[in-house]
This record gives sequence, structure tokens and C-alpha cells, in this order.
Amino acid sequence: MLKIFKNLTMKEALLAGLSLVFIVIQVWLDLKLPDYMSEITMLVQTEGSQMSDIYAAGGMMLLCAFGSLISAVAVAVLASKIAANFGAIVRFKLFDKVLSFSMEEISGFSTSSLITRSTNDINQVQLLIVMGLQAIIKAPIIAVWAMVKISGKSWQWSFATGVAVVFLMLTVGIAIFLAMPKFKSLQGLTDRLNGVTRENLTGLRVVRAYNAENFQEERFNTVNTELTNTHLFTSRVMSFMQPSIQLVMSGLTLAIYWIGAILINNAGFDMKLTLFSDMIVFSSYAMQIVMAFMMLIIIFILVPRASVSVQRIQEVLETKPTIIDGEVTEAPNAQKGTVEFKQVSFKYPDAEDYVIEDISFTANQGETVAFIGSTGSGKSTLINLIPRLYEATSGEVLVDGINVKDYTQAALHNRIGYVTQKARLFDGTIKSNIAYGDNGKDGFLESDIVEAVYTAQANEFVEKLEGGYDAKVTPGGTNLSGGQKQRVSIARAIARQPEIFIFDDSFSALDYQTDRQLRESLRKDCADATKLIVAQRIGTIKDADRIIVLDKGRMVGNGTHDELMKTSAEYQEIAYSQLSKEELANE
Ligand SMILES: Nc1ncnc2c1ncn2[C@@H]1O[C@H](COP(=O)(O)OP(=O)(O)OP(=O)(O)O)[C@@H](O)[C@H]1O
Repeated sequence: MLKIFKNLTMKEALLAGLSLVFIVIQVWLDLKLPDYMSEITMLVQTEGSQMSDIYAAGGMMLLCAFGSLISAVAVAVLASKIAANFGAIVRFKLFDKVLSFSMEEISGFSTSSLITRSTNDINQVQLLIVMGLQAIIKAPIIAVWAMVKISGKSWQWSFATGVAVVFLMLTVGIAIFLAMPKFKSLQGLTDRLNGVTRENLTGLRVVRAYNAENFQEERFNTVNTELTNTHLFTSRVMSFMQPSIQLVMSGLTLAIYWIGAILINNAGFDMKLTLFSDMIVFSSYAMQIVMAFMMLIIIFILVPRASVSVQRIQEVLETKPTIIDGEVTEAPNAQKGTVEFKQVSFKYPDAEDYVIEDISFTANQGETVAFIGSTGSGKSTLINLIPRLYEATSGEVLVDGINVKDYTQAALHNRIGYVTQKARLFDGTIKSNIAYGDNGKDGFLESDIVEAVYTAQANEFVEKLEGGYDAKVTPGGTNLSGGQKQRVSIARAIARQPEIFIFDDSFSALDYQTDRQLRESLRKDCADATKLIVAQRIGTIKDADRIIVLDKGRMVGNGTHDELMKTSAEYQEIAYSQLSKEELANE
């Protein structure tokens, strides 16, 4: 729990020190009040006392109360500042950590859980800081100070206060015992609720098209009801606390006055006034002690939830990324643009079976190597090993003759122009989406962007958009068609001027003609770059220098189109199933 507070900087530590000073001032002023009360009581009962003395003591009480108010405000402001800064620091660290994760860690946590951990969980800890800084420090100071002040007075009063405190602690103990397990499940349920909401929103079109609103509602309702019931349970348990505390406070006041009445009744005349004054003072201090315990109760309510959140945040911060940076940034020129797989096998984390097995091939500079096979045969998995989105389970993946594990990730990614299966665009403009990220050079020239757009055959629509290259792209590229998004993401890869292109079924949303034109312009404009193309259409890969046929993760064919048409039954099967489509497209 405390580990997370190591994220606080020196500045926050100083602010916390300053708030400690204000807390001590506030407690001192609060505990000064009963002294003045006692003084006024004495003055009222003493014959010949002056009204001005009572005013003076009353004025001091007002000053103390005002000073206490100012200190309380200062502590609240400082605590909020510390909490806000803490939130910002931890949120950034989480974001940074998640960026270093491979797909393995991301799917291990799940996207929705990572979002909850970066938002809701941090809020819980922030809340603890805001409330806790005041209560955790203030409560023990008040309790101890007030106890010192009342020590030496009647033991009967002290006993009554002790009983009240034990009763309070028992109540709190039972409440925490009942609520703690539920507090733990609250964050997990929030994850699930976020997960269902996210899935529903991202798949809204399908939900609508399939009249699946009721189904989605039911799924949402199940999690929502569970979350609501858990909240209700914890609130019900906690709702007993306030009246219990009130009961203890009233009971204690009653007990003090009752005991006081008996003590005063039994005392000699000269002691009656002192006892009366003691009783007034004692009851104020006793209330301070009960208040201190009440503050601790707030902490007891906040700590369990926050500690669950801290655990969840720490889990992310302490996860060691499976993909560790190597040191190589430069590779020998002789093997520039080569990609080599040496007996590579891979299975997904926690999966039993290999998804690709014993794959070996080499793609040389400028060559086009294509991958084809039935769906689920492992094509995407195979090419994902090149930019190290996953790590090969066995065997070696070499880029420019060097194992991908030995490169710094930045150096490796600067060699690669990777176009994902599902085009991903970001909130911004066409230009910002193309000149995206760090290309390891001196940024992007305007001409690089324009050339990339032309090579990707995207000029045809980009130049017609309102604003052209500066046209707005909504988050996820939702204001562009599938084919337009694909071409912008291809232009993004081209603008990097990489040694190696990886196209993961990136031409699937293009019509046959655009597909052909794009391949031709790539061949012309990016002649030196090696192109690895995953495709479903024979037409897209027919002219490749080499085609690798995958079946259930194994390489069952390796050669040119003409060679494979003679030697590979699997390739022939795919080719014949598409031939008529190809012919239609060529017409
Ligand atoms: N993140 C993952 N975790 C576990 N298994 C996965 C994961 N991604 C893919 N798989 C499994 O790995 C196998 C190969 O998937 P892959 O996406 O590489 O196939 P593909 O040949 O590219 O298919 P397609 O042509 O349909 O895109 C599939 O059986 C799939 O179920």
C-alpha cells in the first residue's frame, strides 16, 4: 500500500509537511476551546467577576474557531493539490508502462481493466489522500492530546469514555469485517462493467443490425445489478456507522453529565464548582476523542477500497514487459532489407498448441514475399513476430541479419513499415495520421507525405476532401470508408521510408483495380524495400517473387505462382476457388 506513495515527488512531500503544520495548529486551536469554556464557566460562577473578562474569553474562543477554520481550509487545499499531483504522476506512469507492454501483457490485463486501473482506481487513492491526509494525521494527534488534557480528572469519566471508544471500535470492526470482501469485488465488477460497455459501444452497428439490444441489455444488466447490489451492501453496512457514532456521542455526553451529577452531589460545597467546570471541559474533550475515532472510521472505510486499488495499480506498474529492448541500433549494410526466419515456432501465452511451427524462409532486399493460406492458418501471427509484437517461442527471426531481440525496439521499428489488418487511424488530420510517430530520421517532409499519398493511391480521395491533407480525421477514422482508411494507413507506412514493408491483409478493402495500381506504384516507388504481404486474394500476390503457403501453422508450399500451381495442392485449391473472381475483375 505504502509503496505507491513513493511516486510522490519532493514537492508533494513538502506540501504534506506544510499541511502537517496546519493540522497541528488546527488541533491546538480546537483543544484550546474547552480551556476558554472552563474559564467562562468559572467566571460565571465566581462572584464579582467582570463582564469584560467573559467577553475577552469569548473573543479568544471566536479567534480560535476562526483560526481552526483557516487551518482546515489550508489543509484541504494542500491535500487536494497533493492528491491531484499524485493522480497525474501515477496516471502518466501507468500510461507509460502500458506503452511498453507487448500484446501478451495487454491481453493478460484486458483493455477495459487497464482503463479502469488508470482512472477509477487512481481516483480511489486520490480520495484516500484528500480525506486521509487530514484524518490519518489529525485523529491520533487529537485523541492523544485530548487524553492528556483529561487525564487526572475523575476516573469514572475516563472509564465512560473508554467504554464508548471500545464500543465504537467494535462497531467499526464488525462493519469492516462484513464490507471488506465486497470492497474487493467492487473494482473487479467495475472492470467487467467497463468491458461490457466498451464492447457494446464499439460493436453498436452489429448490435443494431442484429436486433441484439435486448441481449446486450441483459449482459449489461447482469453486471450492473451485481455492481449495484455490492454498492448497496457496503452502503447499508456503512449506514449503520453514522447512527452508531451519534448514539455513542449522545450516550457519552449523558454518561458524563450523569456521573458529574452524582460526583457534584456527593462533593463538599467548595468542590462543587470545580467539578462542574471539570465536567464541562471533560465532555468537550471526550467529544474530541470520539470525533478523532470518527475520523479514523472514515479512513477505515476508505482504506480497504483504496488498498484494493493500490494493489491493482501496482500490479500494472510492477509487471515486467516480456519484450525487453536489445542494444543494437545499426546493422551491417550487406544484409539491409533481409528478413529471415530460422525454424521459428510460436504458441500464444497460455495456449497449449503451436500456432506456427518450424517456419524457415528468407526475404531479400527488394523482394516481395507473400503469405497465403486458409483463415486461422497463422499468417498474421507469423508476421507479427517481425516487429516483436510477440516473441518467437523457439527459433530465430532476423532482420538485416540480426536477431530482432537484439535491436532496440525503436531501431527495429524504424526499419519496418507495418500496416495492420484492421486500419487504425487516430484523431487528427490526414497529414498527422501519415506523418505519425518517430521515423528515426529528421521527421517528415511535406513532399514525403504527398508522395506517400500518391503511392498509396489515396490522392484520388484525399485531394477531394474539404481541407485536403488537413482534412479532419475523427478518432478511429470513423469518417472514412474502409478502403480509404486502408490507403491512409498504407501511406503512413510508406512515408516512413522503411527497409521492410509488412502488409497484413492490408489490401482487402480495396477494389481489384486500386489493388493492382497500388502494387504497381509500390513496385516502382519503393523498389528497394522488401515487401511481405499477407493476402487472401491470389491476384494480390500472384506476381510476388515468392509465395509461402501456410496450412495449420506449417509451411506447405514455397515458390512462385507458376511453381506452386504445379507443386502445391493447397495453393491450387485456393487458386481455383478464386480464378473466376479474378477473371471477372480483369474484365
Ligand atoms: N491473441 C491470440 N491469443 C490466442 N490465440 C490467438 C490469438 N490470435 C490468434 N490466435 C489463434 O492463432 C491462430 C492463427 O491466427 P492468425 O490470426 O495468425 O491467422 P491468419 O492466418 O492471419 O487468419 P486470417 O486470414 O483469418 O486473418 C488462430 O487459430 C487463432 O485462433
